Amino acid sequence: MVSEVKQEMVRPLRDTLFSVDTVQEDFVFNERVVEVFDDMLDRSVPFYREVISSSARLLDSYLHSGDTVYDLGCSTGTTLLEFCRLLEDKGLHFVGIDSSGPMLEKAQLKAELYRKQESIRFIEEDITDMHHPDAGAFILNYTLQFIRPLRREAFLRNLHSSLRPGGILLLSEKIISHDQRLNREFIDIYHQFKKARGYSELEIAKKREALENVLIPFSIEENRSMLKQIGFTTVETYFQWFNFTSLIAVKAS
Ligand SMILES: C[S@@+](CC[C@H](N)C(=O)[O-])C[C@H]1O[C@@H](n2cnc3c(N)ncnc32)[C@H](O)[C@@H]1O
Ligand SMILES: O=C(O)C(=O)C[C@]1(C(=O)O)C=C[C@@H](O)C=C1
Repeated sequence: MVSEVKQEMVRPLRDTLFSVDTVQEDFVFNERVVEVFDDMLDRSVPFYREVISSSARLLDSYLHSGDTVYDLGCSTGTTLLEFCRLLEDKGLHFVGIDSSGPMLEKAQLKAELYRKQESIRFIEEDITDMHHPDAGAFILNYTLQFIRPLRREAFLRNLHSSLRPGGILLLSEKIISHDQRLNREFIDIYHQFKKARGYSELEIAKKREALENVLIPFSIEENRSMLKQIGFTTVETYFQWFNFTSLIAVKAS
């Protein structure tokens, strides 16, 4: 396929999903979401690009040549493509896993467009059922929050046992605070952030409603103690902006 055609096929549409007066449904990763997804992430996740480049620094420091990095809930492959660029000479293998076929089709097209199709393997799979032993790193960006709370601990336990000694899990999530006032403030500041990026108050409110029973955030403490409980020796925050955070969890060597 000629690259102009590919370029056109991967160009994200502007995210106006919640601007029209349609019947409110729960948020799902369907084809309509895939079409606008890259624009949605760029405008809805604070410091999205910086989190990716900071994560690359940690991979650079903890991983060795021959290690495999699994991006769980890789969506359209943005993170792995950026890792490929930033960690080009490190000799790492990259695998993206997602249960959404349309997300992976777009990821594959993007990889072809940037000539990285030999460097990244995409697999359509449920990340809560998978088994990939001897991993160097698992990336779990804005995805654990969509897994039912009761299933999270067993899922993370499986990741811990699949990591090689000294391997790492990088976890980015939306979070809550159990201090009610701070929680309200953080959400309010986040909504101002979205407004400044072109979302209307109606769009913000409608998306919030659509995510209500679908995206269930934990606090930093809850995520940290779950990771410690299942055996990660070190858990540290490497990024936080109000109600968004990134944690690194290290498996003992
Ligand atoms: C918010 S998006 C992740 C964004 C992506 N990590 C990034 O940083 O660009 C969540 C993704 O997880 C996928 N997902 C949700 N539950 C899943 C599951 N059980 N197994 C595999 N993929 C899942 C969705 O299809 C979606 O692509
Ligand atoms: O727009 C919001 O309110 C968000 O929470 C953004 C958010 C996320 O944090 O996961 C929610 C859903 C989409 O998958 C992408 C980003």
